[in-house]
Amino acid sequence: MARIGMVNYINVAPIYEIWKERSFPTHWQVIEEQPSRLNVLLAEEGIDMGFVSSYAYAARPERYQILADLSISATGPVGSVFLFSELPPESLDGQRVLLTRQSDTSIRLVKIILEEFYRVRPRYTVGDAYNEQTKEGAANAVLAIGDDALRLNAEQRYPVQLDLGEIWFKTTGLPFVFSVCAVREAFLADQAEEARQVRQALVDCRQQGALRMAEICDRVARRIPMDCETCSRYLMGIEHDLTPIKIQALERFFQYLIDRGEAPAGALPLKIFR
Ligand SMILES: C=C(O[C@@H]1C=C(C(=O)O)C=C[C@H]1O)C(=O)O
Repeated sequence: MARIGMVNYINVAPIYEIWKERSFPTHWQVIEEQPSRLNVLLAEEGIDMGFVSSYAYAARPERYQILADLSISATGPVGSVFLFSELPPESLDGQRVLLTRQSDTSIRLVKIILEEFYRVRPRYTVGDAYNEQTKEGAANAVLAIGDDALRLNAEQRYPVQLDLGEIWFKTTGLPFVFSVCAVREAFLADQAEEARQVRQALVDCRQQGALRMAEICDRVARRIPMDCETCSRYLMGIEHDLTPIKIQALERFFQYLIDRGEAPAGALPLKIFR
């Protein structure tokens, strides 16, 4: 039995649309959920491996390993992780910023960006990013990820839209790794071969997906909804590898987390499973 977590956004479509066409052992079970839920499932042993927030690994490094050559990442603008704001970021000191409850990585990244890069200290609340504006006393800025962020971006509800992948890249010169594919150490202890096979299957699907991008966009764009061309531009910007520069990028992010007291020192060095 291998229970595999899959993010329920279109950002994994280049892998998952191919996966769904193939036949795999019946004891491989995929669980589709939003990232913060997958993080809880991995921690509570409800899944064995899968895409989780990169923060989830940093928070419990003794319990997981990172599957080699897989991620959800971007080198520059990511297109689906935005701080949507009424005000420029420099003016957010003391203002209310709402953080989506679907994320564990981007909610930490936005704090690094606002507090360390822009030197402002907003007041944070947690909630539903997509429905925030309809509420009374709405926040001045909203962090959204995934399909919600794609929808808010298309609707142009906010005058300022900060792409967190872009700001991170401009400041550090590095890609950003939003999600890693993690596996529980306890699962590896007796089913390492199974984990190896799942990893290889995911990598194979990714390679196939890259060749069939137009068709994949055609299938998933309506879920947002967005037009095929915009979808294609978006999915071409989402990367699913974990090259040495991405490892370096993860290390930089984790060092920020450690320095800010948001992750244990044991988050580094990274443990990569091949
Ligand atoms: C690029 C994205 O990366 C995501 C962001 C995550 C997070 O902030 O915790 C987790 C998984 C990814 O789906 C996105 O959702 O748009």
